Amino acid sequence: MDKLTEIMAWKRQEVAKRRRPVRDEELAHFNPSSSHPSRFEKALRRESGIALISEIKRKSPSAGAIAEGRDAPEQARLYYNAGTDAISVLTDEKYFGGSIRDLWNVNDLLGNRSDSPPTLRKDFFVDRIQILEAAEAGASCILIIVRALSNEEMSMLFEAANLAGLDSIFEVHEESEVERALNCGARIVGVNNRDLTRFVTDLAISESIIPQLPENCVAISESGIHSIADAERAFEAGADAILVGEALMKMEDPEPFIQAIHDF
Ligand SMILES: O=P(O)(O)OC[C@@H](O)[C@@H](O)c1c[nH]c2ccccc12
Repeated sequence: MDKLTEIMAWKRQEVAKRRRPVRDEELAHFNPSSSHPSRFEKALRRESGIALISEIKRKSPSAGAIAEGRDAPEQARLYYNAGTDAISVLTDEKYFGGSIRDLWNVNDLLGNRSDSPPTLRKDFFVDRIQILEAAEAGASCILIIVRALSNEEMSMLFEAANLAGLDSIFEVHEESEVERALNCGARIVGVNNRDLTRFVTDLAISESIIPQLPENCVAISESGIHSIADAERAFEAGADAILVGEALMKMEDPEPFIQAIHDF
């Protein structure tokens, strides 16, 4: 069994324990204005240069230990002070060492001000309950991993996120997945440079897929960005934003990197 299949099987079991029918009103409660685009999409649409989503990630199946024991709000404070556009918080416990508590704590620190960076709940979504939890914890965006879900599941998750006023990043790795994402109504597409089944990372994936995305779609290049030169490559490929985890977690001070990206 490949790693993504293993993680999804585990996630379905884990979520099954707290699964319950989630009513539309429970989700809509978080979306009094039904405004679009939401905070997250807005943060990624910079007038010039490229936007940065900085990720809080303690470990991963591909990298092993990255920064175990790191305090999530402490890390968020570093990102915020350095001027990141958005923050991704990994909430999967078993494989990534995160938790939904991290997301609560990070959003408590950031407050819900219009000038603070919005947050993404980074997890393997399979059920509406996870979207309700994301909204409760203050997130502005969720993740829909196209290759791990059926079209019906993607639609179910997207509809629930829309009800709650949350944006959805549709994550793709192959061309055939782009069409499925767009057919579902994707406005934000994250191109994962890492193959989650084999853990091979290649920025050429962004270079081949991003130019194929429609103009009105927000394009994110995700994973394997370790240097300013890598970020420049994603920018040249047409990315509106990049998502960086490991490299930022390993920097003692991420500010010079974050500022250099904003100088593009
Ligand atoms: O640490 P990196 O190589 O900068 O990657 C960040 C992010 O793209 C990666 O964590 C990620 C992309 N898609 C995911 C889906 C689930 C878990 C994690 C991910």
